[in-house]
Amino acid sequence: MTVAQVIIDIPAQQTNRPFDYEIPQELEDIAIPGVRVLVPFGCAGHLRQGFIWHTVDHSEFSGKLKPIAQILDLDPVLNSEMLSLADWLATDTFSFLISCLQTMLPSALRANYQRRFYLNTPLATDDPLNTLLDSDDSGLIPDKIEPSLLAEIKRLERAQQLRIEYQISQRTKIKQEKNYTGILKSAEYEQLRGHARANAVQQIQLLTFLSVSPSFSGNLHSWVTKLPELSTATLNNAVKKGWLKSESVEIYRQPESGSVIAPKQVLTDEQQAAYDAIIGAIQQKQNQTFLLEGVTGSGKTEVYLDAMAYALHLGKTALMLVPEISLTPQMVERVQSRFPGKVAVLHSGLSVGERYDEWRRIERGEATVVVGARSAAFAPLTNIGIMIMDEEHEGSYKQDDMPRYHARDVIQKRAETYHCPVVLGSATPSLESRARAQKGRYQLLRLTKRPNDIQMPTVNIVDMRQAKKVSGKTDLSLKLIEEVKQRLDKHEQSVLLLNRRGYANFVMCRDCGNVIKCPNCDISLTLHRDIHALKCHYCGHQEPIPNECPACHSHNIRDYGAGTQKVEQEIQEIFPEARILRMDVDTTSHKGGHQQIISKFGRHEADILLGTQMIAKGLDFPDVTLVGVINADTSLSLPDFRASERTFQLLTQVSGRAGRAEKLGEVYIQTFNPDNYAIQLAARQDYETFYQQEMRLRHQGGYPPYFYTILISVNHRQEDQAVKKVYQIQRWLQPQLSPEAIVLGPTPRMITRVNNQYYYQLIIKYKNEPRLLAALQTLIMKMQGKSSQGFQLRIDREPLQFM
Ligand SMILES: Nc1ncnc2c1ncn2[C@@H]1O[C@H](COP(=O)(O)OP(=O)(O)OP(=O)(O)O)[C@@H](O)[C@H]1O
Ligand SMILES: [Zn+2]
Ligand SMILES: [Zn+2]
Repeated sequence: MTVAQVIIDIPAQQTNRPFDYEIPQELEDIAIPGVRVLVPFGCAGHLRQGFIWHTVDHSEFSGKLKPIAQILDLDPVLNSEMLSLADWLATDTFSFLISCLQTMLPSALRANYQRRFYLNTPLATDDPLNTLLDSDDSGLIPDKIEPSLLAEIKRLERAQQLRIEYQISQRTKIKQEKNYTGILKSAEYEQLRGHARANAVQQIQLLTFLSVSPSFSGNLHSWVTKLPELSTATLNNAVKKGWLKSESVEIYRQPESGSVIAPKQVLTDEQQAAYDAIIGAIQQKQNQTFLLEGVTGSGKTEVYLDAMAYALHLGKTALMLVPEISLTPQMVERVQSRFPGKVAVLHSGLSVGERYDEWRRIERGEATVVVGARSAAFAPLTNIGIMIMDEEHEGSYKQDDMPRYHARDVIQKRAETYHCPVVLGSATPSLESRARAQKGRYQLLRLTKRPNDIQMPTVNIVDMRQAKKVSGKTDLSLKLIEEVKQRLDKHEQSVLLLNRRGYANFVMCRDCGNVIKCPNCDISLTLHRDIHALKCHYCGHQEPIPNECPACHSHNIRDYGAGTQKVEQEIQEIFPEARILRMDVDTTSHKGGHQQIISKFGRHEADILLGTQMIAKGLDFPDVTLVGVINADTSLSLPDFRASERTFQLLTQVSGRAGRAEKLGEVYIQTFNPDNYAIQLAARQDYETFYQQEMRLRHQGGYPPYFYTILISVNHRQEDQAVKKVYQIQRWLQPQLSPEAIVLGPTPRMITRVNNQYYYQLIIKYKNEPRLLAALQTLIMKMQGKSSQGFQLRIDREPLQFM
């Protein structure tokens, strides 16, 4: 007897292990690892979905095994690489195996769907599958199907006599179109043309064309490019007359693509050196990670494209991750025009069906280049030659929900399997990555200039403590407004950033710029309106909201922040004639909203683009000569040790949008903290100095990358229960750690109550704790077994958010 070990589709601790099922004999060929099945589960014996994890010869289970009820896939949806990746991911991120397996699949495969088979060659008359045919060449595979019929389908599939498709729903049915092909000889077409009626103009045109290109083949569109007046009726008529044959072929729901062709550039010396290093690793099959640190506009993308082309040239595939927000049509077109027909794009703007089509094109090897956001790290590519992560410092590469993976870790893990290089690129690398490059774990490649002698923009700091403001407008300095006016006069474009990160979460003095900080930590206190207090989220310190500034005694002390809509109105009042586009969560919430705004701005249909941090990336428009940052300080005062790093990154990225072509770019940064090092160094676009300085502070404060961090959070409906539990965890965990490990907290989470659940947390900072991971696994078992009592535990390794 063969036994399938199945992971059941219930994300819970009790079911987080394989369960044994008997494989019926006829299905031995089909029931293999990576295939989804339905199995009876629990005392009621209800059918549940699951994945076959392993197959073994006999079971340790003493009772009688239940058989697998149904097989859902005729081919595994996850191959052995993906299965072991899931295994690693589950351990690495403290997640349920089933959550990892599900994460790797397009959501279409989680939805309701039907399976159909499509015949490539007609069935033999006595084939049992004839009973399933419901059209000339296809049939539905019922959920409850005789194992013998299933085995027959599989046999014919192996012999390539049929193929199997999943149909997600009515809407995402496989799209078919007709292909028309000439089948007669040139002379025969010529003869037919001689006999055609003189007024059958289209027929005559068709036959004339066929007598020259008798075996032409293509869909309606390709025929029409040859014969512009040709109609479907004429083509179908020609089929009836036996001049052409037609067949139905599947078309993929290709996301829209444009036609701008980006010419391949001649690389600069710096680009060439980076390219040579990377392709050397591809060729030598080295599993090396490169950090490509290149100033904004230095041509990093150009290096990626060339390196991918090299991998393809060796017959391998390539993966490129970009942040969701940078996945603009501009970006996608740039890749598609380099690799026509080979690119699959995976992003959240696709419909379930589109995403599934792209996934299948990759799986079948039809798309050999994949561009996508975070979850594209799981693209079912094989034979990977290179994996790239652009803007590697971006927080969106880390998933917030289980599995809490970082896409960087995933591609590095996959690169081990494929012995291929990973390229992490950024103008402002995360400190973690830059530090690894310093230690030699990554190889550092640098691009210090823009190509073609294009200058970096000049950056000016506007000291808002002294600046003259536009009357009645607290957030706009006269200087910035003057600059915008000049651009309007010259018919150039301006980008204005309203930094909303940490909006209204902290308290600042409007006269001296002082931000209220924790006495014990180098971190600003967070405003909690509900309890009228300021709190530190690292050590738990709490104090009342002050009436006056402790530094200058001014009463002009308030929480800080301004809405995009308000600023838009203000600017519109100042420049009634200006065309303003606003980009924030409100204007981009509908599908494609973000891209519409960007394209509109790109066509110069607006003079000013005002937006939140989402405007900081990916824009590459020649008419943008001014970038204004309305409030640089908001992100600086976040209660997070990465506040300076995020501010530096944001200011550098947004500054990099200016003057990318011939016209020189200028940047104005409005700030209440003009002497702050992150702002100063961002103004000089000096990443290296920022890195050195920030590393010193991290060292002093004992923060990453000098320490690893783990966030443990518990929540419960009753606040006192959550508090009790978090202290209990702390008491239990502390003795298992070495004296070098630091446990911060317990503290309440910034938004302590969500959905009537109270959240409390601990942060562990450590360097080398051999027992920690095992202890946390034990903790999970203890907390999520039968005795969970309404508690939920969350363990987040290397969290990007501590709030
Ligand atoms: N070697 C080159 N010669 C001429 N132009 C180039 C070269 N490399 C890149 N460019 C052009 O310079 C501009 C910036 O390049 P690219 O977008 O690749 O930079 P980047 O470093 O990825 O930018 P960012 O990180 O700021 O988005 C593009 O318009 C690109 O076509
Ligand atoms: Zn003050
Ligand atoms: Zn503190």
